[in-house]
Amino acid sequence: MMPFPFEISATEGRARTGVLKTARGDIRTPAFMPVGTAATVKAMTVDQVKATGADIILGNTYHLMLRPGPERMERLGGLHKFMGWDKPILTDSGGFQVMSLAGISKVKEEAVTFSSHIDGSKHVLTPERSIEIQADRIGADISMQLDQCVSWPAERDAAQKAMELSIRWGARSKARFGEREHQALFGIQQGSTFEDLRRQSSDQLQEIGFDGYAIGGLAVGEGHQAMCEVLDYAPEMLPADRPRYLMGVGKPIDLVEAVWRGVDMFDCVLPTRAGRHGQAWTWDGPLNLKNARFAEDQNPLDPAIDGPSSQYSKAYLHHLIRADEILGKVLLSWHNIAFYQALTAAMRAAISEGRFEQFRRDFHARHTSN
Ligand SMILES: CCCSCc1cc(N)cc2c(=O)[nH]c(N)nc12
Repeated sequence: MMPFPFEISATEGRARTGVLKTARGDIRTPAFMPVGTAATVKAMTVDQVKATGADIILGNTYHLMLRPGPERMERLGGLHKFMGWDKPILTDSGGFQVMSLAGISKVKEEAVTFSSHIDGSKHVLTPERSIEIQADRIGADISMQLDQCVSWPAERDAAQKAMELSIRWGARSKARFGEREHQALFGIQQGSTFEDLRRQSSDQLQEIGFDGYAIGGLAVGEGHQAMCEVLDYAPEMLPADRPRYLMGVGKPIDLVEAVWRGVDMFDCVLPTRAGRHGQAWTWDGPLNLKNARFAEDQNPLDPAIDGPSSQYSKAYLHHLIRADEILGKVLLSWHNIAFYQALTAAMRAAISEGRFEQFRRDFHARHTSN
């Protein structure tokens, strides 16, 4: 019995819209999941995140296992209580962050060993420990299997070895997770840009059996075109009746093209990270508010985006970013998350009304016009 019913209410071509029903609330898909790396969506309160319409946020096992630590997190009641977020939380398993953030790290069959980027302390992460941290200490509603993601471009041999290791780790993750009524476990497809490896990965993940399936190994430097070429086949290798989550993606145009190809869930640090550095996403494309052209622009950022930033002028936001004021980081993070939620809401509506193909054409015409 799957713990989280996934009800697809409409399709248009390969695009789908629906609801993933979890114990802590419904997730409307296509969904964008703000990243709350270290128990916070940076520069935003949970009420501000909720106000954007986000149904779920992400947490990060790598960061939380280093600080405040899994056992302390459990003693404090778990991540939901700790940060005051009562809706669903998905956590990544930590392997990807070890390879991108940690100090010296080693990947062996049994485990990943690494030194903390914070204080150099030594750590061991096995598939079993990752599941224990995510599901039992943090209390994630959706946990991810431990996997190995190769960088791009990848030699076929390295991609195959990482995909095969990820399958074995997926089986160990599932064995440790077991069957749970109110929590879910997602598997992760690997295989880099090799179609046959992704097919093997998908088939073997389904033999193990997961509550949802992620497309890993993308947004690692391959660029939009190469990513779309993989998405021309990868999503439909995964079960149609379960959620498909594209990890680490992406720019607004990436989300539109991935939804067109059958993806349901997304996460990316871009809206908050770019916001902190002065980039604002709008229906007409990105604006770099550091640019002097905004110094006396009295117009709001994007009146169509509901949120506090639409009450301020571009000139004021330009000033705040140039002055490196905290309020600038807060307002632009909030604006960008609100934009991503408006984008996914618009895609849900377009698919429901059978006009997503036109929406996609209009978005391309308008969004890149800037
Ligand atoms: C909080 C961040 C979640 S997504 C991180 C991420 C991002 C990208 N781009 C790829 C992967 C991947 O292949 N595997 C895993 N576990 N995570 C990935």
